[in-house]
Amino acid sequence: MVGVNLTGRSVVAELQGYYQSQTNQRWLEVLVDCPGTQEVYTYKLPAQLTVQPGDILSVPFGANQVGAIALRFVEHPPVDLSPDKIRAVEDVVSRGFFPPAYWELLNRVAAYYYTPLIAAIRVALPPGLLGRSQRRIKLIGEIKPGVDAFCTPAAKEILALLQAQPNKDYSFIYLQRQVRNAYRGVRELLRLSLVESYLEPPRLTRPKLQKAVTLVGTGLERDITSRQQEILDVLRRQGGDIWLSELLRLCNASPSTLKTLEQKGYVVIEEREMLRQEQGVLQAADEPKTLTAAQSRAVETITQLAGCDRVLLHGVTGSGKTEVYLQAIAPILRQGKSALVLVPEIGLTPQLTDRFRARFGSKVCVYHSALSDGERYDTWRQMLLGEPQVVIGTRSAIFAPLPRLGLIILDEEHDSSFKQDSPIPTYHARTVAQWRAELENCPLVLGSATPSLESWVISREQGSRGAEEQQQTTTNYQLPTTHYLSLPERIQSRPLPPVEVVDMRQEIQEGNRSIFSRALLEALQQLQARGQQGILFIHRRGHSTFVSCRSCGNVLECPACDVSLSYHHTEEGAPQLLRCHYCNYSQSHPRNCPECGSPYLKFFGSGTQRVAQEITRLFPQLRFIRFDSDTTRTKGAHRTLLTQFANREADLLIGTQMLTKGLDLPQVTLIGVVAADGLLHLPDYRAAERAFQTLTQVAGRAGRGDDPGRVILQTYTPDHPVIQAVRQHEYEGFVEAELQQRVALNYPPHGRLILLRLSSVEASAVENTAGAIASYLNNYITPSWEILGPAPANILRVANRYRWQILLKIATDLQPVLPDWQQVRSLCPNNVSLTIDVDPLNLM
Ligand SMILES: Nc1ncnc2c1ncn2[C@@H]1O[C@H](COP(=O)(O)OP(=O)(O)OP(=O)(O)O)[C@@H](O)[C@H]1O
Ligand SMILES: [Zn+2]
Ligand SMILES: [Zn+2]
Repeated sequence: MVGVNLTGRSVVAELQGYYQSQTNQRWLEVLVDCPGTQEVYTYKLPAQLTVQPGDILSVPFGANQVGAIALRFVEHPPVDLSPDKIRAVEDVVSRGFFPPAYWELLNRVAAYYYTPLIAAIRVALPPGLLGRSQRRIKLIGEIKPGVDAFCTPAAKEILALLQAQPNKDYSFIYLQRQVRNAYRGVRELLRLSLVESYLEPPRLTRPKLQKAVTLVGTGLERDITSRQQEILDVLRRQGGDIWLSELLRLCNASPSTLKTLEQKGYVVIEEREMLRQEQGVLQAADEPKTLTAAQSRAVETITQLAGCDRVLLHGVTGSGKTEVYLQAIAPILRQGKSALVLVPEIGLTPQLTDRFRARFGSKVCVYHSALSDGERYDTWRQMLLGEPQVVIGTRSAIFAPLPRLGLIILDEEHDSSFKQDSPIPTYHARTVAQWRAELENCPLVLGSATPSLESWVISREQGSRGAEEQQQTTTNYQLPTTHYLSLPERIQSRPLPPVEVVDMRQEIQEGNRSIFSRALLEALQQLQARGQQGILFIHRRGHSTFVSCRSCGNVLECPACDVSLSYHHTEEGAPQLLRCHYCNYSQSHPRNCPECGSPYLKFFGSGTQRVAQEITRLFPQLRFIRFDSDTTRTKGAHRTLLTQFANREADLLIGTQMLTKGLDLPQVTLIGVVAADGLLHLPDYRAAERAFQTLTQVAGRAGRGDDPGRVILQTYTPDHPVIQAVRQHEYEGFVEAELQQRVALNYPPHGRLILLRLSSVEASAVENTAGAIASYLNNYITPSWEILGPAPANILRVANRYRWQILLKIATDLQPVLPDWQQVRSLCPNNVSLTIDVDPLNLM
């Protein structure tokens, strides 16, 4: 049974005493490294072996010998297995693969998010690290004739095979195919210390090797030609060490010339590992800026943080948060430690990575899921080396295996992409960051112009609570303190841009049926004349959000989902498509209504393509770039488009949410929000908070340079509290009002939620299961929690799967007793899948 408390730390009984010696427990659960197996297997531990959870082992599995990770000791073998059937661990391949704090972190993730530990390990390790590791067998030293005299035929055969092989090395799988009883044969040879057995890194992601040349001469070469001397001089000028291919290119020399120099002993040519890492664009070096008073205070506080204390850095848009991060990290690196910087989506913020590279050069490495497997694997290994470095990455980088972590920073901490909805574990990187900071005893900085309600509440509560009181409430455990730091002004006291709210109902009344208000039309007109740039923000990509028939009212829908199809049309002559934004189904746009045959189909709801078409029609001279997930599919597309815009190759950037984050372009003066309403009326208790954050971030892109900015926000509900708060740049008032509603309804951060998501291709199966689980849960109901549902999801069917959900609301002022998840899972038949989403952000 797992108890949960407000601070987000789980209290997990089983995990305690994990590292205490468990001498009399000789049963070990392990995770085997064998494709397709997910389950945990139990092995016996031979008396002579000492194993710790997290060690990498070799175990017999079927007819093979495979790699495995030790998970935990158990007191009893599984009831359905007779103890003498259980096989023994063979050996420890690598100890301390997961340092204790890191292992504890993975265990906490598994416990808190109710997932098998393997799922937590999978999200932490680069893809394929375990999945494809291969066991290999290698001869040790010279084999004297006759040593195998007393060996079995299998051992003799293996020995002969290995000796015949130039590298004296074969994969175990190959030997098994060639030799009967290979398993026994290898064991025999291992016992005689004639061979060694090792785990080879995954094949696909094997380190990339390249030939390097190193100078070993004394500078007093005699027996060489002038050409050879020339090459040595070039090599010396290069610092005496260079890739072979590079040297050949520089000197225009042939490999044989180099070979001769090697034979004469002037150079050494050897294979060396070349790390495949995302290189980024070379940045001109950059010096620390002179800080403003508020920035100095922030840097000072952060650098003096004790233990795992936290900071909420609340800085308005353009207040220079990045400079604070940079100057807080510099001393960490000087102390020989590393820093971890998490950002919502890396592709969207090439500028941020560039700033870090300009300051810290090659000490910066980037880690996120869009890297190739090879890049991820190499970056991961590079991190393990423990050199002081700065890792910038998206949510999964919270698991970056940095050995000496000195600081963790979450930039734009309010952003919902820090939460993983699927697959399991459904973790939030901010929650995991708090645990990691605690376990590594390093400070944590949460930065945002619009902090999440969660972070706001914690810093406010702690701010109003005296240190003395805090001491009392935490007798045996010191809660980390959260400091609230504010950067209330933009750099150089630039004003925040005024936000003009335009009532679109009024526009229609006065005869303007365009998607642009008169104010926005006028502002766009002036843009080019003044040599300034603007951004148009649209909530949706595509052209129109739905197409319906004017004769019969039929709305064209996705055949696999219960949603309308979006119309996509980029330009004259391009194919006209209908596309589902949920499952990506697409079809060509029909000429006639499929229901009644009428040719009068009408488009509703504007997306980026429609806005772009309108701009072309109204302002043919205005150059624009469309920036949404359709135009940025290819690797590097984000950077290319943003660079073009920064170089003023376009006047206007037309895009979705993607352009709200971290864009810092001084020449942008105009922001147009084409329709704010799409954001406001989503059926989710977080809709208002999210809309406020997005609109504030979008508005914050304007007026960051010398020219003042201007924001035009079009809406049909100008009196909506979110719109009013954005207009007045009023964070605190908005948040406090929002919090009162959350308290009234027991929604986070006041209460906690757990969402059970069920889905199946069979409508009745999922509905029945949801019903069964709900009645099971109802039997458990205690005052501390409440069940909402079962109810069909907002969109019942996506990609042909029917979806139902059950929401558990938990009052956090009590230590709730949660249901037995094992029991809940057992109520799910095979054709119904269940995801337990802890602290869900997306209820739709
Ligand atoms: N102390 C300083 N002196 C001069 N310029 C500064 C200073 N600090 C930051 N800047 C500049 O101010 C601009 C805004 O800073 P930055 O992008 O870090 O803001 P931010 O707080 O991250 O904003 P947002 O939340 O909107 O992304 C940048 O161009 C940055 O180089
Ligand atoms: Zn019709
Ligand atoms: Zn669909």
